[in-house]
Amino acid sequence: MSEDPDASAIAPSPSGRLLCGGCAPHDACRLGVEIADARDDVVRFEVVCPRSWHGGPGVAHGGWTAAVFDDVLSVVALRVEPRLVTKSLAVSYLRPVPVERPVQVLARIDRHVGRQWEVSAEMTLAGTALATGRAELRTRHPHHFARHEAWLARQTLSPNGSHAES
Ligand SMILES: CCCCCCCCCCCCCCCC(=O)SCCNC(=O)CCNC(=O)[C@H](O)C(C)(C)COP(=O)(O)OP(=O)(O)OC[C@H]1O[C@@H](n2cnc3c(N)ncnc32)[C@H](O)[C@@H]1OP(=O)(O)O
Repeated sequence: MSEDPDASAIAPSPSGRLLCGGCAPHDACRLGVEIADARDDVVRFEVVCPRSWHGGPGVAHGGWTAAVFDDVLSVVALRVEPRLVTKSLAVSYLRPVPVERPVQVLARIDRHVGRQWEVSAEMTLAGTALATGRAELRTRHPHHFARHEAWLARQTLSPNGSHAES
């Protein structure tokens, strides 16, 4: 790879959105997440689950809900620290989330010490909680991606398709 992978950081897209690497070329969040309001350690999001992410009839797949929490919980800290990874993510599914219906998500930084961040969020519809999420984030080490690439390069693919350290 010619570019330094560790130089990568989330920067606003041409339309001013914060987007992950997969969504940046589309200049739109494919999960349906939009920032509505941001102040201090709290960010409010408007989120609409696209029908393509439905699990049961008319309701969101749980993986969509988890991915939304991964995004919003990162965004709330990314405003302070642009180089983060998720260490753990816990989601409580309280009620089904309807597709194609705006829901609100409020995310906040609960604790930040050194490289360690604790963040939480609640997804609501008309004031009723649908799901909650909680994550531990880490500020990336300076060579996080380079270290990963070096580790991956040491893995060899055997004829049966399994990996082994070389
Ligand atoms: C319009 C509005 C739209 C809004 C909406 C858009 C949102 C637009 C923003 C999107 C934002 C998305 C944001 C998603 C954010 C994620 O989802 S990031 C992807 C998921 N997370 C990961 O891949 C992290 C994988 N895990 C790790 O790298 C490591 O476990 C952690 C988390 C760095 C460990 O951190 P730690 O607990 O502080 O421990 P640490 O001492 O650093 O490392 C422990 C051990 O882990 C291993 N390790 C750590 N780092 C590495 C590494 N880089 N390589 C290999 N091994 C490693 C080592 O074995 C290390 O032990 P040592 O060899 O150093 O002794």
